Amino acid sequence: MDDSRILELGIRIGRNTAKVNEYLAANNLPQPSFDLNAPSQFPIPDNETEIAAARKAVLHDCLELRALMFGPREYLESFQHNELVSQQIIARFKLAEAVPIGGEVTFAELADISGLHEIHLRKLLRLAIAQHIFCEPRPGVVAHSAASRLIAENKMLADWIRYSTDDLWHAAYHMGDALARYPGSEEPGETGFSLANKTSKDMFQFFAEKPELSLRFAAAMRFINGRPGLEPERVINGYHWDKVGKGGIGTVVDVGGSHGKICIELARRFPSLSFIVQDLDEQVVRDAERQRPEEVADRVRFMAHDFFKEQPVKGADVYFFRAVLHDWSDTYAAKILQAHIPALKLGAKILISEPVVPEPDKIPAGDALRIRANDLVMLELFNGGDREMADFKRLLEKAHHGFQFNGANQVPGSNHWIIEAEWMGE
Ligand SMILES: C[S@@+](CC[C@H](N)C(=O)[O-])C[C@H]1O[C@@H](n2cnc3c(N)ncnc32)[C@H](O)[C@@H]1O
Repeated sequence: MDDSRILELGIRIGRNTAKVNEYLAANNLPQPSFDLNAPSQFPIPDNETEIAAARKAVLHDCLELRALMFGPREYLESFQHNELVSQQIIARFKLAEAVPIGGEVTFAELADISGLHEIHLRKLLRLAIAQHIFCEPRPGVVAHSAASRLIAENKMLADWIRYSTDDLWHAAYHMGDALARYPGSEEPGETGFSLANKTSKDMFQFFAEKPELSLRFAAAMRFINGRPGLEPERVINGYHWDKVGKGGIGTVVDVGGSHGKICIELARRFPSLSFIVQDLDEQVVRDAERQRPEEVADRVRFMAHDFFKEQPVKGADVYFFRAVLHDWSDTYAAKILQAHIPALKLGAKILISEPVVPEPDKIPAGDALRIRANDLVMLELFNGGDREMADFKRLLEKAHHGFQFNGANQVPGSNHWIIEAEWMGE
């Protein structure tokens, strides 16, 4: 009995759940729920690290306990290939927007609005309801849960779901074919994504010709930048931006910066820094420019630029790459860095902000699933992937011996790191 893992997990889950519960009660915070008006995010502030750790432990331990309670055979059978299909249909047929917040519709009415056959709609929504997305207060009647309400009210989240259940899902499905057809390929046009879309272009080039898809991707990126751990605030606190440039005056180029959210927040905080946000797609760049707050308009500029071509902004203090290099295999990531060399002054900094994969024996057990699954996204899409720290050092050396690795810090509360390299000259 003493060495029972399931008992150990059960006791720990109970203890940590009690900790979280006491915190909620002591702070008059609502109980977790999927009811219509429940908070959309678990209400633990950043500085409550102990409570946040207790919550994380519950989530991890529940997964392990569940797997052990299944046993190997039922565990394998418990994976459902249909798990995402309800979200795909909800996003594609805009079902969340079609249900009034706080009101009700019948399956028949929703079928009329969406153009789906009533019987199909009912099957799909009942799967969603079993996943806490929508509820069925009386048989045949649909209403919002907190989760479906979020999809209705947060367009960026809806765009993320559409991207994830459409583009990512198709790319993942075709990855096996791509690996068989192009073994060991580093080419961004020889992937699950390219086979799924019958193209030899990389995803971004492909999207650039389809404005609806590229704007949707940019919205999905905006959404990701609001996820816990990835908010602009983390990057601001994760680097000594006050030391950028001379006498506090400096220029930062956000390469592949899309929406420019990080630079907008940095500009608010550091009035003597100027920013240039670059991205491939003219549409995305202009859309981001339109959404730029007026108060930073003179210090945050947007520019269309292909980062495989020579960097046109010469002599900046920092070239910032956030969630960019992990998209690309070493061959292409090195090309991106090399395209910057003609623009670099001595001492210019290359900042890379993205996940660093811990060495296999250092990955916390509860994080392995997320880390490994995220890594595969870039393989499915571009033949890229997340790197370990040694891989970053190798990449910098491969790009040019003039890039000196200065060190790296994990951004507090985030899986992103900020890696600093410095240009030491040819
Ligand atoms: C994963 S997103 C990251 C966006 C942003 N840095 C962030 O953290 O949210 C990668 C970005 O690289 C841009 N990109 C891809 N290929 C590019 C190219 N050849 N030149 C410039 N930008 C490119 C994409 O449009 C996209 O905005």
